[in-house]
Amino acid sequence: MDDRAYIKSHIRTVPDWPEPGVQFRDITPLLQNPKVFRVLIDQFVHRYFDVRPDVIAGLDARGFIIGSVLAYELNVGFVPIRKKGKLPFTTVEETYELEYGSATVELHTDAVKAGDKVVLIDDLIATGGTMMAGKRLLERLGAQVIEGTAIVELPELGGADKLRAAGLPLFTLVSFEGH
Ligand SMILES: O=P(O)(O)OC[C@H]1O[C@H](OP(=O)(O)OP(=O)(O)O)[C@H](O)[C@@H]1O
Ligand SMILES: Nc1ncnc2[nH]cnc12
Repeated sequence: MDDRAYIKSHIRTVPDWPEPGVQFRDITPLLQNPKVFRVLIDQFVHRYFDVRPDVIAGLDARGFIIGSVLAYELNVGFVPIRKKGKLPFTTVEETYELEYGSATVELHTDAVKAGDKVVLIDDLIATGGTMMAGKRLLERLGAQVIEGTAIVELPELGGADKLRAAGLPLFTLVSFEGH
């Protein structure tokens, strides 16, 4: 089995969660297994080692788990983009629609400097709303989002295409048909 198939085989699908019709792609079995977790992180490290981003920005909450490890391995800083109301310092914020509900995310105004090259990371791209909001926040502070990355993309929800059409290069490892 190649690395991507190995990673995919450790993502669990939970039907009708958190609401009927949603096929929830659960990465916890992947994180739980140290061997596959290492294979996963190595994929991102190999992708970004020579790119030398200035910052890794992770999306709340599952983007933090992989984003902080990636930043550590690349020896660059990690900045969290958090759900509204969690960051203590001055912030910029963006509101967006999700596959289930809507949300507002925030970023500290001193999280990046103008001109910083940022890789934006999350576990999964569904409608693309979360990653688009993250991109907008970083760009409002003058940073350049050089690539968005995630373990999973769900092509039928159109988010990955929407992000690419908005000019954001994407790197994902696994794709699932259906919602
Ligand atoms: O492409 P989108 O349609 O925006 O959906 C993807 C987002 O949805 C999930 O997070 P969720 O908001 O459920 O929060 P969590 O990480 O805190 O569980 C997932 O981890 C992504 O962040
Ligand atoms: N189907 C899905 N599985 C896991 N996380 C998600 N976030 C949005 N849609 C999702």
